[in-house]
Amino acid sequence: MNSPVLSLRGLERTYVTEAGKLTVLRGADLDVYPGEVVGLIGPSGSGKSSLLHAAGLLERPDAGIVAVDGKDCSKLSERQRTKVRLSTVGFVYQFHHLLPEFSAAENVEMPQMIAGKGRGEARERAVALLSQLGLSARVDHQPGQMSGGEQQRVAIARALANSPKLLLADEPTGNLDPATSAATFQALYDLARGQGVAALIATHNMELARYMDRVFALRDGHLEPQTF
Ligand SMILES: Nc1ncnc2c1ncn2[C@@H]1O[C@H](COP(=O)(O)OP(=O)(O)OP(=O)(O)O)[C@@H](O)[C@H]1O
Repeated sequence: MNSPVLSLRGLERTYVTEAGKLTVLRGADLDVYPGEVVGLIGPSGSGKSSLLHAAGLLERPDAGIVAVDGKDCSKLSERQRTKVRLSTVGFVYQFHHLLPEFSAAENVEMPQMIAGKGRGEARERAVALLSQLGLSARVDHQPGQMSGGEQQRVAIARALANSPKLLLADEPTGNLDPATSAATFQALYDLARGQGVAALIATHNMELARYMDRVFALRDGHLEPQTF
């Protein structure tokens, strides 16, 4: 069997605020393998974003191990963690955060050029990804000229532009109407599966969760496998 792209072991996270301590992760364990789309569900405030931030090396848990692509990142420096993140992880958020003055293709070219690719190669990959997401007629449009679902597809293409092994998505369709949400999720699912990416997707949408390969619920800081 393949090795997991993401392994979480015994993740713990407590926030200390003026109002007191709030523990959101109490020993969360998870493995996500190449080519599978895993859902993360749980009530608002249960810690889904906190878990994604730890998995994506944006924040450090208080305890536990985050291994990305077989590498235990817990003891790496911030600089080393940033390097792993940029080379291995793609993110999609609820809001697309596209650069409004750039076209769809340019938004997808940007992270590739930052990673050192030439303009031609970056453009070719951007057009290919956008076409796979059904946006070949929107390549040179700016985000403001596109619908919410189209904008979110561009954000998905941008997240996959540098061929990450791990895709983390936090409510990627949370801002869309039900039909657009379903279509956008399907596009994300097909592309992630097709590219062999390990995807972890937080969602409140139980209809979409049913289509994922495996689903875990965050309850009391632990991850519990769900069956439908
Ligand atoms: N930086 C922080 N400082 C203090 N508390 C925080 C911080 N980040 C998150 N929290 C709190 O931790 C809890 C879990 O937040 P988190 O965003 O991880 O939950 P979530 O399951 O993603 O919620 P939602 O579904 O509403 O997005 C919430 O009660 C939140 O207010």
